[in-house]
Parts: sequence; structure tokens; C-alpha cells
Amino acid sequence: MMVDVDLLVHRGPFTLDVSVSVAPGETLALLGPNGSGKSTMLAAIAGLLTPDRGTIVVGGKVLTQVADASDASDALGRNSQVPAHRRRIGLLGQDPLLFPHLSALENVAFGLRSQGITASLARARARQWIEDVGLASFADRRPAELSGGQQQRIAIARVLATEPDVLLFDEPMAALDVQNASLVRTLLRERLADRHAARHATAAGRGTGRSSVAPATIVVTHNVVDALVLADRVAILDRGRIIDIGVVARVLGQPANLFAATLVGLNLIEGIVETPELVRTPDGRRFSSENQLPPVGTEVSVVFPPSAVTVSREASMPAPAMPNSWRATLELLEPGANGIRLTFCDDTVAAEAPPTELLAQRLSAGDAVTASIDPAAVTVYPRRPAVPEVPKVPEVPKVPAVPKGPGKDLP
Ligand SMILES: Nc1ncnc2c1ncn2[C@@H]1O[C@H](COP(=O)(O)OP(=O)(O)OP(=O)(O)O)[C@@H](O)[C@H]1O
Repeated sequence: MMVDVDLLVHRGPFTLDVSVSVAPGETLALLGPNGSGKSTMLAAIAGLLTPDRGTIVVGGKVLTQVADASDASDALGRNSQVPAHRRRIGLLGQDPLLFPHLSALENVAFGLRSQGITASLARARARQWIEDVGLASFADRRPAELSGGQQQRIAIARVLATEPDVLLFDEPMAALDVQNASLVRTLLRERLADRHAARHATAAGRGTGRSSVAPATIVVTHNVVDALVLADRVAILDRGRIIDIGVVARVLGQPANLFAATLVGLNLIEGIVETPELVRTPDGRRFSSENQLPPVGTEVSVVFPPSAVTVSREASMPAPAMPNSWRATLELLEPGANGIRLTFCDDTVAAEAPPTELLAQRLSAGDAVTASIDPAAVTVYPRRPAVPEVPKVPEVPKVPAVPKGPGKDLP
């Protein structure tokens, strides 16, 4: 079902101020650094905390409505907060939180039983869901007899079996090793790809038949891979505000600013198109790309992956008057995702190189080098502002309009 969220939450000095909608069957990945407010947002949607102001509407039904404390409507009793257990919201975090004394089957059946389904029907449906997560032969085991990845797959079966209107996943792969994380991610992708899950479930004879609308899903993650694999759209949260939101290819492939680029592991330099072939940055570097540049005079972002930056001892390279090439001083060498990560003095650019390459050149911190990039790896696009500050249209008429930003989803 459609979920519309408009929230203001204060937690000590921290403020979460977000507005976002997720469509039925859509998966939104929420990406942001530690402490940016991701879990706070999920907790408010799940009904685990009451916002200081805002509305949460699912499928047209108001789950949370809190007017500004200073507003008179408060006194009229218009505020409402449906308790967490009465929301049709499935929440799964890092920890599967299975009942240790129940078998995998009983754990999955438990949620169905609590919806008033008979014991035999609940067990039949639970068995079907356990098959769907590939653990049919583990149905009678208790959680302690399952691996961490298997427990998480059972937890996914448990949350999906109840056919919630909204699915909230808070870093569901974070506690798993790489192999199990990959298995669980693939499983989630398959299940989320079934956009008509409820209808499908009913047709297969295991649904409750209550809902024919697919759930809206929000996946909180630190991992860009999760967003790439699972999401239709990505929102980037920074210090309690959504600084960018849109389709995955745009938000991750064309980051709005250096913060967003760093989060997705890309270099970003801002510049201006100087000629039809060249971009000049404020520090005098010039970049070309194999793709056509925006018109001369356009303010642009120049983006390239660290692995595309080649570093060589200065003497062995041509003078860096050429585009995509500049002189630099190595500052730091540290382990990176794809080799050794190099950073340079007074520069935001990072490079990544195989250890063998660095060893062959005997490069170390403090060395003067020439950095260069293959134009094929350079993407140039008009600079995008972060989500603009626009006054919000209230979702629920009873709540007075309170202009604030950042606003609704960009296309
Ligand atoms: N129970 C709490 N009481 C007071 N402040 C809290 C509470 N929980 C979180 N905070 C604060 O709220 C802010 C946002 O925290 P939150 O857990 O939502 O961030 P997050 O993006 O989920 O971080 P992480 O990626 O580390 O899980 C932080 O400044 C945190 O210190």
C-alpha cells in the first residue's frame, strides 16, 4: 500500500525532518551515515516512537497524526497514534529475534496465529513460506540449530507471511558474513520483486485474502550493493534530512554533491564547461569525457571512480598540462574496497590501485606523483542541487500547513 510520511522528530540535539512517499510494490533504499536518522524514521513509521509533529498515512488510513504542539487543534484531540501492534507493518532488523523455544515453522506460524488464523491453516501457510525461503528441510529446527543466515531467512518468511501493508527492513544483512548476506539479499530481491505478493499468495492458497495491494518497502542500509540490488529508488539522508531522492541510477550514478558521491564510493569535482571538449575546475584542473558535454558555461559535476585514477611517479609521466591529469602529493595509503586506497594532500579525490602496482613503483606517502584518468571513466552532468527547499502540501487536511524542507520526491 501507499505510505506517505511527513515527520519532525527531536532527539536531544538531533532533528529528523523528512517527507517521503513510497508507492505500493515499490522499494525505497534509505542510505546515510551513522546517526543520520534512518532508524529513527523507521521507528516512527512502525509506531515505536511518536513524532513531535507529522503524519503517517498508509493506504489512506492515518496511523500517526501529531499537530504542532503550539497548534490549537491539539486541544481538540485531533492527534492520533495507532499503536505499533495494530499497524499492519512488518519490521525486520539485523537481529532475526526468533522465539528460541519455538521451531522455525512455529515461529513463522506465530505471526499468522496472532492475526486470528486457525492453527492448522497457519501451519500450512508457514510451511509454504519456509519452502519459499529455501528452508523446507529445516522447518522443525529451533533457532539455535540454524545458522545466522538461515535464522534471518526464517525471520523474512515470518514477516512476509503476515502480508503487511508496509515492510521496513533495518540493515537486514548487516550482521551476516559476505556469503550469507548475498544469499539473504538475493532472497529479498526475489520476494520483493513479486510486486503482487498478496495476490500471488491468495492464488497459491496461503494468503489471507485481505489485501490485493503489494506492500511499500523501505530498506535501511549502509551498503550501496543493497540499494543496487533491491531498490527502485534511493533516498540519501544526511543529519536528519533527505538531501537527494530519486531512481537508483540517477542518485547513485549521478550524485548531487560530494557527500552523496563519497557515500556511494565515487569522486566528484565541481566545475564549469569551458569548451565543447573541456571542463575546468576552480583549482585549474581540466577534464574531458568520452560522452558529449553539456553546453559551454554549464556548471557541472565531474564524477569518476577511484579505481579509474592511475598514479605514477611524476618523472615517468608527460607534463600534466593534458586534461584528466594533474600533479599531486600522496598523503595516505590504506586498505580500500578494491586494493589500496590513496588520498592526496589538499584534495578530495581518492584513487584505488592494486598493491602490486604500488609495490612495483615503490610509492609511499609524501611522494610527488601524477594522477590521471581515462576519459572513458569520466561522467559529466549538469550540477544538481540537493532536494530543493519547498513548502510542503499537507497530506491530511486537519494538520495545518507548515512550510519546511526538504520537500517531496523528485521525479
Ligand atoms: N533512544 C534515543 N534517545 C535519544 N537519542 C537517540 C536515541 N536513539 C537515537 N538517538 C539519536 O538520534 C540520532 C539518529 O539516530 P539513528 O539511530 O536514527 O541514526 P541511524 O542513521 O539509524 O544510525 P546508524 O546507521 O548508526 O544505525 C543520533 O544522533 C542518535 O544519537
